[in-house]
Amino acid sequence: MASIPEYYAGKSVLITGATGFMGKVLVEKLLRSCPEVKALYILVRPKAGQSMKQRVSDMMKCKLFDRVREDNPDFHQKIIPISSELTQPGLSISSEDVAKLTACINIVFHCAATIRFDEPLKHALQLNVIATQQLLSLAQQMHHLEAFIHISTAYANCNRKHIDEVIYLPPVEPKKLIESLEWMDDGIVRDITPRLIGDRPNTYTYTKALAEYVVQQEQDKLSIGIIRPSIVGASWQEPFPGWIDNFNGPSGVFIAAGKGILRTMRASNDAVADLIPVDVVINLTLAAGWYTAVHRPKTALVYNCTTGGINPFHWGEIEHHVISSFKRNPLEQAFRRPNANITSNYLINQYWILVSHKFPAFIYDLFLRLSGQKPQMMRIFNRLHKAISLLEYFSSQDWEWNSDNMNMLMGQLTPKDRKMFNFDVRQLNWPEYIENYCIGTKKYVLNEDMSDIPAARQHLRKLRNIRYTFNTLLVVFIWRVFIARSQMARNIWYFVVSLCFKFLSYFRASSTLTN
Ligand SMILES: CCCCC/C=C\C/C=C\CCCCCCCC(=O)SCCNC(=O)CCNC(=O)[C@H](O)C(C)(C)COP(=O)(O)OP(=O)(O)OC[C@H]1O[C@@H](n2cnc3c(N)ncnc32)[C@H](O)[C@@H]1OP(=O)(O)O
Ligand SMILES: NC(=O)C1=CN([C@@H]2O[C@H](COP(=O)(O)OP(=O)(O)OC[C@H]3O[C@@H](n4cnc5c(N)ncnc54)[C@H](OP(=O)(O)O)[C@@H]3O)[C@@H](O)[C@H]2O)C=CC1
Repeated sequence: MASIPEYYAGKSVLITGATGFMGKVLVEKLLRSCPEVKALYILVRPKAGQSMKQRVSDMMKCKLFDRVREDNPDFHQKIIPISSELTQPGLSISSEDVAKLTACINIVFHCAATIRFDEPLKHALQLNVIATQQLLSLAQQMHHLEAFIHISTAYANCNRKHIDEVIYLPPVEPKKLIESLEWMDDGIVRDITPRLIGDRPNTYTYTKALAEYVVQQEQDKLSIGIIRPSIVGASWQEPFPGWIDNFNGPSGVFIAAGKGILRTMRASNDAVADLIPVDVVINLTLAAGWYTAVHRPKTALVYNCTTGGINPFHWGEIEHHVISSFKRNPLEQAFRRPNANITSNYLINQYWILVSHKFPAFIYDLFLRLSGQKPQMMRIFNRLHKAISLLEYFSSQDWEWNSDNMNMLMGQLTPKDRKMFNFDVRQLNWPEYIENYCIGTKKYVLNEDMSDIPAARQHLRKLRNIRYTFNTLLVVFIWRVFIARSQMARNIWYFVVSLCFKFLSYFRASSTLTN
């Protein structure tokens, strides 16, 4: 049987979402580990005033591609951008491009989606479900298609506690929902969204569940694999440890904690933090593509791509390692020293929000106003609170995922492929991973230089001294107020002072005797 690189040799691959976090890692890994791949067709839209070509050219300059660039400076020749806006009819792919794709594509990886938790239902449905449906129709026209791999999420069925590698019946028949929402205006859809999503926390998990069902409907016509990653984090090993390029999921939380902004968050210390490194997800995805094409399973195979059941790590442990890592490798210009606490208690969290978020923000904004600058800290905290309120659902409970198919797939690989496309998370050393993750946020998300670490440490020392001074002044101030108002406080104060004096006299006398 062909190894994974042998299978991909000479193949034409279609990738959606290639400009996104996971898509980029997929493109890089394919080019690096399967250098004989024929071509990667990527569906890209123009965005933010940039043409499709400019976006792809910028993407290829990204540091992520350094290793590929070293191996093959002409790697860009294998990337063929196709203009496509997935929310438009026919994915807005030109008829010439459709003809090109249907004639040559051998395998499709569908990564594109909106992953925003606050996405209006209509838009989430349009992109995550209707676009998936349209891509499946296109796939059916492809003359040489061997596998269709759909990237879902382990949280598509987060309304269940135990999640098997099966596709559960959707909460509603997607076709009916699409038809009904078509005639409703945005206001009505917004009003009925909570009723529709029911016991799911957001439109993202809801539409991803519908998309799985839509994909499964085509299993008689296509060979399908569905990958369900949990919380995708920075890379573990490839192309280098700690690569990350966005604020999604835990990355934004880590950065906010590293900057000393986030000091409290609702999360359960003992709940499993089901983080999965992006390179693990991509290795599994490529292996699943190979397996689907070679074995052509009769029904869609689902791969839960998670760590909790195999090598569990908990939010309490994450908190500890994130904070100690940012103390060793501080971020530049921290607002306060990194020191965050997670709690599952609502009231305790509210208390710390008041004391550790709102109060310092108020003081800082006051200082900015008094010095003629624009206040900004309250605004930052309001945005932070909105973001973490959307994440708390995932950090306050845990789930159990069955990962039999992931284990089965590992067993099918040759020892060489198992090493080259490593998704064995038993080998993951969490403290080391978290350290590299935090350094990755500093280097690749915030573009901070590692050579500035001594200055950042000096800044943290300055912040610590400010805190000591502030606390001392506060205690003295409170005490002075008490002393002025209460005879009892004065008596205690004299008692403590005389005790200290006696202790000092005794100490001096005994040291004179011993000399
Ligand atoms: C130290 C203590 C650690 C303890 C850890 C405890 C808990 C861990 C926390 C989280 C774990 C749960 C993760 C669950 C993931 C489930 C897995 C999935 O299936 S899908 C992928 C996850 N999807 C997301 O994470 C998307 C979530 N984001 C959103 O929905 C939106 O971005 C938003 C949070 C609602 C914010 O929307 P808004 O319109 O206000 O802003 P923008 O998105 O336009 O962004 C503006 C600006 O802000 C930056 N940004 C975005 N998010 C964050 C953030 N969390 N922190 C800081 N900054 C953030 C963004 O990049 C933009 O920047 P710029 O203007 O420069 O481009
Ligand atoms: N990140 C995570 O923690 C997890 C992600 N997943 C799944 O993995 C997949 C990839 O996620 P991730 O890489 O993190 O997401 P990103 O948001 O980083 O990337 C999304 C991609 O989809 C593309 N896209 C979005 N809208 C359109 C559109 N209208 N037309 C064309 N392309 C569009 C984006 O293109 P553009 O650059 O033009 O915006 C981008 O390339 C998704 O299916 C997601 O559900 C699953 C579990 C966890």
